Amino acid sequence: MSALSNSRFLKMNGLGNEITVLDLRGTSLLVSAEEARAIAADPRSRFDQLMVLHDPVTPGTDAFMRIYNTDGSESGACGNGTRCVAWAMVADPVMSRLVGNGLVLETKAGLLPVERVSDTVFTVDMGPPRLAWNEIPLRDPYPDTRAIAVETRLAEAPELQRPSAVSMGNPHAIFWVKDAQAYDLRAIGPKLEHDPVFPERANISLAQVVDPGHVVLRVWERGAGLTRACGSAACATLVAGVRKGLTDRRATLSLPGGDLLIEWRETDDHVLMTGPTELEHEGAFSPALFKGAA
Ligand SMILES: N[C@H](CCC[C@H](N)C(=O)O)C(=O)O
Repeated sequence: MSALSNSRFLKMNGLGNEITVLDLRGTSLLVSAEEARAIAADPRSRFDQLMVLHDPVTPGTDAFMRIYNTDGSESGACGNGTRCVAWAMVADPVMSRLVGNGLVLETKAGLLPVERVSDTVFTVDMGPPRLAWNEIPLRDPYPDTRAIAVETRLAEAPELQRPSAVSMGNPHAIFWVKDAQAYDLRAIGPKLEHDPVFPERANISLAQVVDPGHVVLRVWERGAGLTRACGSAACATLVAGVRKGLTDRRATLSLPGGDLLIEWRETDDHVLMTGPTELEHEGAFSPALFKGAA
């Protein structure tokens, strides 16, 4: 039987990006890829990302987070999930241990200070973007990652060849398009995600600049597929837009699930993401869920 059987979880979302939060602080348990896939397969705990809280590692932080995709792979960043975790840590009667509205979360990619703006709205300091080819990572040593070249040739979209590449703690490729709705992202996303120029795969964005303060964005997520929103992709897109002279340093990113306000702060190079969270329900993992999962 899995040690996770009967563990309490929160089913949340950030702009429709489906997030399940599991608190393993005070234990030495780790979620395996098989267990993550089993949790994702149950409609009650279904997620785009599973956010797992562990005891803090770096002094001054409030928790360490491990982030799982539906396929069981792990990511270094999840903007929408980070807001959901922040809500849980300040507002959930069982998980909250904090007084005040600010906290610092940590992932394998770095520290994420979070501030509560209102009941359910949070601003996450997503840190500085990583723009060097080997930090993203890309297979080839590009001196300039504002426009790279993918190898995939799409019969249905031959123009999708020269994305911008950015890491926000996880790899993003941003294709600049006239009309983000004009593409079958479910069909082309998996091909671009696995393009050989991305050794760790990539989250794939279609970005349509409406004006310098507004971008329409659709995202195919690495390891999770088509989602209603992706916070780190919104941050990566704003950064790439500024670098290409297409957007202001502060802009609204409209995703299928709603809007995020993103700012790339000039003073310290950090990217700030502001958006909502929603609690859907809580539950406990049924032991039957983990049959066959290690
Ligand atoms: N939904 C998340 C990003 C998930 C990224 C994940 N699919 C990866 O493998 O990097 C967000 O709001 O930032």
